[in-house]
Amino acid sequence: MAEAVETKIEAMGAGGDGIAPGPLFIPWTLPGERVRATPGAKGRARLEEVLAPSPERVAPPCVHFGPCGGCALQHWSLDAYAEWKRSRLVEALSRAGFPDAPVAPAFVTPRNSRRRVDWGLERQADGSVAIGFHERHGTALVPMQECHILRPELVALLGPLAAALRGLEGLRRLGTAVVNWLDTGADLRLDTDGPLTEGDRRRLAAFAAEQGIPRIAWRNEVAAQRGAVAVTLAGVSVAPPSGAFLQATPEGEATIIAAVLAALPSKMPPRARLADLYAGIGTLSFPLGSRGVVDAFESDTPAVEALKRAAGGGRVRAQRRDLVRQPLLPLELKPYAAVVLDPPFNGAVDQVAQIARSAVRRVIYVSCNPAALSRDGAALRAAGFEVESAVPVDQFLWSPHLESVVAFTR
Ligand SMILES: C[S@@+](CC[C@H](N)C(=O)[O-])C[C@H]1O[C@@H](n2cnc3c(N)ncnc32)[C@H](O)[C@@H]1O
Repeated sequence: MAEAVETKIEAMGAGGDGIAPGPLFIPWTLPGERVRATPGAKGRARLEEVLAPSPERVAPPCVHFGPCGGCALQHWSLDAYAEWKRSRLVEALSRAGFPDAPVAPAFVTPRNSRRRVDWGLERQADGSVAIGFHERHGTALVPMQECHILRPELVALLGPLAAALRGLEGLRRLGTAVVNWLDTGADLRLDTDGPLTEGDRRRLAAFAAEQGIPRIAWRNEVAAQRGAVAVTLAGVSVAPPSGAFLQATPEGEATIIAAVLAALPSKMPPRARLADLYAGIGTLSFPLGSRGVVDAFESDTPAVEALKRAAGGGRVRAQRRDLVRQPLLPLELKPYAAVVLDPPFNGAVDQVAQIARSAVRRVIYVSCNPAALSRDGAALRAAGFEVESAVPVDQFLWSPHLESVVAFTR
């Protein structure tokens, strides 16, 4: 093990660790701080002591801050943190060739607003089940007792869920629990390292009844169902598949929708055609339906089916399509007044290549990864697009993640 060194943090890294010369990545530090740290593997260092704290340092509110991988930046004042999030979008667009892009202030999601959680489950030596997030740069589970980012209803579920899982034979050692908080309450999807027994199904049904949970799924099967599930998207009630992608917070979702709608052409005939690519269950398709006729494309069959059922033959039409294998081609893109795309983490390299070759003049890109946005933005830049507006959306409070809505026009 190397000796501890004294060093100065020069910048905040994209992963939420302070960067000292070397480079050394040191967690729980802030730009400008003098610290003592012990260098380890892969350029990471263990923080030993903050010698000269930044004036922007604040007391983290959560007892788990540090070991828990859910948050990296609770120790930073919210204003400085929000400015750093904004600067990440400025840098991403600058790398794409737009150094002067008009980037709005970051929207920061409030505490206790996250409605979707993906917990790890781990059976302990005494048979109890620990529930929590994994540590930041490792695999160990940090059992959760409190959480300042999740909705209180999700935190309140921890104790009862742990008690119910204790008797679950299908959970031998490890599993996961994804919970979406819907209009109808918790929607729980379990995955475990063993199969469910008949007794497990009875236990889950009893837990659903006791907690008023309408549906519990195990992998892709419904394990217990007591009633309908529903979430309202732009006034439309959708019955999502279990574990469906939802924007992480209602406030973040509202900000993304407002930015997408604001980026549409100001004058559009009411039957203008709009494309919503990577549509999920229609979070953006239904709001877009108020401005035009929407073709929604998505590869996940249960999500497409849910979207189709909710759309009911109105102004939103959904199609299953894998946009990596089969991106929309220039001829197919031709009718659209605007193309909205909200791809997964890796971005949309193949689809953007087709957009670049098409006659499309307006692209509204919703991104959850500044690096992918940078790469895809550079392809749009090469095809003559400029950035008309850019809104950073911090849906994952105190994490290094950043979402954004960027309008490209040519
Ligand atoms: C970031 S989510 C956005 C969903 C939706 N726009 C929303 O706001 O809720 C990305 C979506 O892309 C879908 N997806 C992933 N790979 C895809 C592919 N190759 N082709 C089409 N859709 C894909 C996922 O299933 C997911 O629904």
